[in-house]
Amino acid sequence: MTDQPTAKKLSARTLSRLPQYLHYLDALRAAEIAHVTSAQLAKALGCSDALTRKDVAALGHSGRAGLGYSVEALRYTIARILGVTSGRRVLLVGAGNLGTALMSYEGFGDRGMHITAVADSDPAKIGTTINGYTILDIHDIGTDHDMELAIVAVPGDVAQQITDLLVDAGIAGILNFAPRRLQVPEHVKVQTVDLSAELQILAFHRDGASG
Ligand SMILES: NC(=O)c1ccc[n+]([C@@H]2O[C@H](COP(=O)([O-])OP(=O)(O)OC[C@H]3O[C@@H](n4cnc5c(N)ncnc54)[C@H](O)[C@@H]3O)[C@@H](O)[C@H]2O)c1
Repeated sequence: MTDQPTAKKLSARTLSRLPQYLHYLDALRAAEIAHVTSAQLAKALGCSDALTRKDVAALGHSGRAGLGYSVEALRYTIARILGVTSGRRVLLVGAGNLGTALMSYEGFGDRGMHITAVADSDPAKIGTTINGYTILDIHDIGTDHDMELAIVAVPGDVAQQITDLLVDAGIAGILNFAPRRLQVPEHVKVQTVDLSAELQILAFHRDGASG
């Protein structure tokens, strides 16, 4: 390893590929594979060998001839940049259909993410236990918590109101499932998941392929 790259120094495109690299490197590590070549990384990500080499160079790693990159070292660098070396605490807002499914998903832990609290506004749910989580009252979410990230799984018409509350509570990043474009201050990041749009893109490609 050479200098210590930070998320700010990397291009947005390289940064967007890091979770995929980490996922693949985790699988290699689980299979006790010590080295990986740029060609293998490229194949796993579905991009070119040249692009992978550029990404890895930007991460400050160089490969060893005939061996490739150290899986452990590269994985550690990426995990550190993504901030998943010790586990991020995530607040889930909305204990409905989607929220309940997310609560039972065990894969977050493997990626260094932990849903540590779940909040809702429904008096019938507050105080009850769902999938091992005691549902908190959303109105009790103040600044006295150590969560940096939140998942918004509430209806669209209250999503902005919940977002404002989360921003006031000091949440730095929001994964938004509600069908709304959320307004946030510049220091807060939002990632919106829209499964319908993803399906539409797939349908478009399929129509393009058959048309
Ligand atoms: N992005 C996607 O691909 C995708 C897929 C499925 C659902 N969704 C969206 O996710 C959201 C949740 O969907 P769902 O099926 O779980 O809905 P749901 O109605 O089952 O659950 C919504 C939950 O939010 C709670 N809630 C409502 N107002 C609240 C408030 N002010 N504060 C806190 N909690 C509040 C409700 O009590 C309920 O428990 C919706 O906006 C839906 O459109 C998105």
